Amino acid sequence: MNDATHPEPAPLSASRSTGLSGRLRPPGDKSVSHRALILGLLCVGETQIEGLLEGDDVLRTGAACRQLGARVVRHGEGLWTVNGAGLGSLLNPEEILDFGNAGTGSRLMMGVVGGHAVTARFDGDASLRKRPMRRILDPLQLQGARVLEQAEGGRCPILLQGTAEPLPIEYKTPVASAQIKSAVLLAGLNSPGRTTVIETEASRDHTEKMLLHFGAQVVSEPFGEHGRKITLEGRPQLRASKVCVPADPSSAAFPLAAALITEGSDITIEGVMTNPLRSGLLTTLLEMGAHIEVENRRVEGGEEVADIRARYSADLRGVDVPAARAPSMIDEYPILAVVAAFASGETRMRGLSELRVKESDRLAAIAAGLTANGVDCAIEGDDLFVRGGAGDVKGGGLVETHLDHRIAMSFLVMGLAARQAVTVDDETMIATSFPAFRPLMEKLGAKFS
Ligand SMILES: O=C(O)C1=C[C@@H](OP(=O)(O)O)[C@@H](O)[C@H](O)C1
Ligand SMILES: C=C(OP(=O)(O)O)C(=O)O
Repeated sequence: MNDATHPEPAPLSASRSTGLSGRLRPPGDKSVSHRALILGLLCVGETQIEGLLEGDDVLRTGAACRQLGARVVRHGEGLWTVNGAGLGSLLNPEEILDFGNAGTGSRLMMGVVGGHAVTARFDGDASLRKRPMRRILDPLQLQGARVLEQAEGGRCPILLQGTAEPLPIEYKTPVASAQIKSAVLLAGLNSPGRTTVIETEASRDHTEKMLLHFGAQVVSEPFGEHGRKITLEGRPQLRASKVCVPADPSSAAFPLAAALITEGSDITIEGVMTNPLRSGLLTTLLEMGAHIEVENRRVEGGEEVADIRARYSADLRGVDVPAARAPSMIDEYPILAVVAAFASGETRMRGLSELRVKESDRLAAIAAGLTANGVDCAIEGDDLFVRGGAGDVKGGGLVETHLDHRIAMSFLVMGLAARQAVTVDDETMIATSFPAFRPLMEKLGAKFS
């Protein structure tokens, strides 16, 4: 895929709104959705998925599963079945596996391909082609896969030849990354031995949970102060299972933040996953003095979920966000920076080097967007400092989104509470993770044009 296959960029503006109200359920979690399809591919029999995120990133993982031999069928909104090819029995894909904008889908599937006797070409859009893949290819090569072709610096397009007999390895991830951990574990699934991944900072654990759910043997132990050691027994008898996908906390973050900064708001977001490894934003917002209540905590589909009530919070204050919290709120820094712009005092967000290698260089994109809207901010090393306007943000800026859905949604949320409308240069990428963002926000009372 290249830029020519993207829809024409479509600018969108958000203008000052008041009193957001109502209830909404955000779409299914993106991380869980990718993994449900992939585990479905790897077992024999029918996996049923309820609440699948039908965003472009996930649909591309579904398409790749088909190319590798699964029957993937949509039965209704969010209702899908996967009849898998089975572990060790994947087909050679006839076409390029085009992952569009999706880092997670492409990297996890590299793990799957790396551990099977198939050869696949991975590619994506201009954003995906910039993202570092060496971090995935390095461990896969240790497991026995071969990189036949790659663009400069280990980037897509990549031609990857997997191995029928992945070597059992112990691998320490160089950065806290669930994508690296998951790729190694998924390749290790087809190994005759045991695969161990050590991470010194715990990253989201959806792969481990999903593997357990499908019948694999996975043990996760604490490692050091914040880390984990995960051990997987290879070649398990996977059984097709039912997966209920909880609402995505990374998507919930946008209406949540909008309610906090928009005068007179009171909304409830239903069924949001509250997995502690995804909850750094909630912790931070509560420290900032946000009026948030976490209600009706329960377990759904093996994940903790809750309803989150968020009300306008006139008295938000800046906080110091430690680097150790980064893995649990990694995708939420753009929207946190927007909330910080409305707080009083300075918010310091530390240890954000990984933000530079997301769909865009998010550190630079956030700073540029804040500056374009009159917000005082600075990048120092890997830290971002935002000096808030105590409820008053000028707005009026045009924000460059660089093919990044989270930059687009974050600055549209800013526009709902800034003095002047905020415009993003392209809203089309929002469809990768939250296709119904605009109508759901409009139902709450948000003004877009
Ligand atoms: O495993 C996953 O589902 C994800 C892991 C994170 O990336 P890293 O593994 O690069 O930290 C996150 O940013 C991404 O949106 C989803
Ligand atoms: C980083 C993200 O996704 P991915 O890595 O899957 O492209 C994201 O959704 O914010």
